[in-house]
Amino acid sequence: MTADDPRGQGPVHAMRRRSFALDLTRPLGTARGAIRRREGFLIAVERGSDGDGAGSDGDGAGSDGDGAGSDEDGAVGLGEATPLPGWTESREACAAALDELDGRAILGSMPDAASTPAARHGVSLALADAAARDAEARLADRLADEAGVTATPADAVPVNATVGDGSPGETAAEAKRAVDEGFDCLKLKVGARDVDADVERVRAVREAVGDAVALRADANGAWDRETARRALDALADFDLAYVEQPLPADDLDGLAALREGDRPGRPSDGVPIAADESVAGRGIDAVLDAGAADAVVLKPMALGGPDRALAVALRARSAGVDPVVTTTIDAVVARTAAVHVAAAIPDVSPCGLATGSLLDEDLAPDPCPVVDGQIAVPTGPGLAGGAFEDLRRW
Ligand SMILES: O=C(O)CCC(=O)c1ccccc1C(=O)O
Ligand SMILES: [Mg+2]
Repeated sequence: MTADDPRGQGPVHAMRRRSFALDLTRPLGTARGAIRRREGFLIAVERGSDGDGAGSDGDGAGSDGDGAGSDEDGAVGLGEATPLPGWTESREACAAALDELDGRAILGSMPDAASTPAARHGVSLALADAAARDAEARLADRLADEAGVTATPADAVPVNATVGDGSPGETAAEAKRAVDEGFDCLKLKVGARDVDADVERVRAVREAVGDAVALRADANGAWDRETARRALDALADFDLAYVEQPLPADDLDGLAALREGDRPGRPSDGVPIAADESVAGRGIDAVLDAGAADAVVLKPMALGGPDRALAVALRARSAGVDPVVTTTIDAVVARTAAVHVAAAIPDVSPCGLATGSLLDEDLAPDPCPVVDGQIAVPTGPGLAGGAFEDLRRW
């Protein structure tokens, strides 16, 4: 405990936030409805610097910062809290959780990850970015260090294209466009129409892109057990890498049974199964204990932050389950953070991080665009070196 660390919870950072709203270029059709717009909060933190420390008068760190400050100031860290109801708390609950901090961010007293994961994501990312910048390290290196990963984070991560619901013709055309852009892994949203119609869509895509492209399908929990069994049997012809969340989040036993297919006791005989909503809703331990998945889809925004998402990924990996990192169609700050999370996972599978192009506008130019189905990890320090200067300065 020091003057800067009044309760032994880490330094007090002054925290500011501003809200934003971004439209998608066109709605992303899913089995749980279309995503049209993303609203959230940009967060900036800066270590208190009033001489003898923020702890001296209780709210010193909460007062408005005085601009650039002196040499002893810590770096300004940037975070993003972009709630997606159904996956995280509501925008109102996120705002309330951030308000409760009263202009102060402290590592040891973060918003609750279970009830307000987006708020925790925003604050924990801002603190991690500040710490990484102070250490002149990439965020990926900092996250890996803190999580005890000994392998050096990757310089680039493979990503999948995200293809929403549409007619077979529209879906195949979009898939073909993605492959022409260099993607070799595509994730198709299914479950918004009946199984026969989805099978025709997947058939049309497979015919359009050929056998060398990895295909995933994401049902977002749309099917019951009988429909899911029928869908998996029909989709077995198309060599899918996995079907994501074929059953509702809570049906872990149903997911485990789907993995066993027609040969109980022999998991992974048929189409592999990925869990997404189940991880956010029931937690990684329940998913692993139930034997519910071959892969898990991890959204830092829904799991309470980059640090927590990486911890969940490593836990899955150690249980022999493949982790995949995705966004909740976040703005550029959280998307970039998710790239660092993915980079910190050794030999990560293609991730659902190519979602920037779904947005009609963004908070800043993208420091890590998709090139040839890959995203190069920004070299730092922190999130992306000088890339977000304007966002840190408002
Ligand atoms: O994984 C991807 O390709 C993109 C992310 C994605 O699909 C998604 C985006 C927002 C909300 C839910 C989901 C999902 O994976 O179900
Ligand atoms: Mg999903």
